[in-house]
Amino acid sequence: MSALLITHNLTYRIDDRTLWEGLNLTFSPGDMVALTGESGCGKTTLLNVLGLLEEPSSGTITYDGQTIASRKGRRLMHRNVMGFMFQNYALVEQWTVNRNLILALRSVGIPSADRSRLIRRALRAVNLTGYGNRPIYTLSGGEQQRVAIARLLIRQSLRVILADEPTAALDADNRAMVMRHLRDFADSGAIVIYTTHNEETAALADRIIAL
Ligand SMILES: Nc1ncnc2c1ncn2[C@@H]1O[C@H](COP(=O)(O)OP(=O)(O)OP(=O)(O)O)[C@@H](O)[C@H]1O
Repeated sequence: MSALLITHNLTYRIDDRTLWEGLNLTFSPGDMVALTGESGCGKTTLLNVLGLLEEPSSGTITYDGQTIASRKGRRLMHRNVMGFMFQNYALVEQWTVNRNLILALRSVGIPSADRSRLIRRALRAVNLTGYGNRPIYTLSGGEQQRVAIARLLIRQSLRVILADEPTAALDADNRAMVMRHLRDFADSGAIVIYTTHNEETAALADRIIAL
């Protein structure tokens, strides 16, 4: 499969420190790729740059042959193409699980008639049936991580999934479940890129990029 997401000579510097330089990476539909390296080497920063959330110091990124330079272009990519799983989950703590998921569905224009069905299905898929009315702050870290996966599952158009330490707070069973969902995304043709410190989790990727 030909490459869809490509980095061209990507470099990132903070003050006088170079985190990474001259990265020429290619990602094709169906790729599942792990980013590894010691703490502070710039894995999260690379994920943010690939996700068009941060600008590199130099170099460019193309998606489907296009450089996404405008704010509108980035907004469309974030709305239709890219899904994130951040280390802090980026959930609204005071809101219920359902309300957090409704927000995600509304932001991508899913009609309200379809929302409850999609939410029920996604919560079932991450073993959180019955959690819909619980405020996020009452959930454990691992449960919140699974809500973050459910939020990706309900957005079916995603072509690029960027996940920062997606299994960090999970026990072995839930780690396997989350990685299975990420593999399903890749099997359905998405590019999945995730950071990890865990060697077993890294070994589940098709390719490891060691920074
Ligand atoms: N806005 C910023 N200002 C200053 N330093 C920053 C900024 N963002 C990141 N850094 C530094 O850049 C380095 C890389 O951070 P990053 O979070 O990408 O590393 P990481 O490899 O993901 O680390 P970890 O494995 O610990 O999560 C760190 O030393 C961090 O302190």
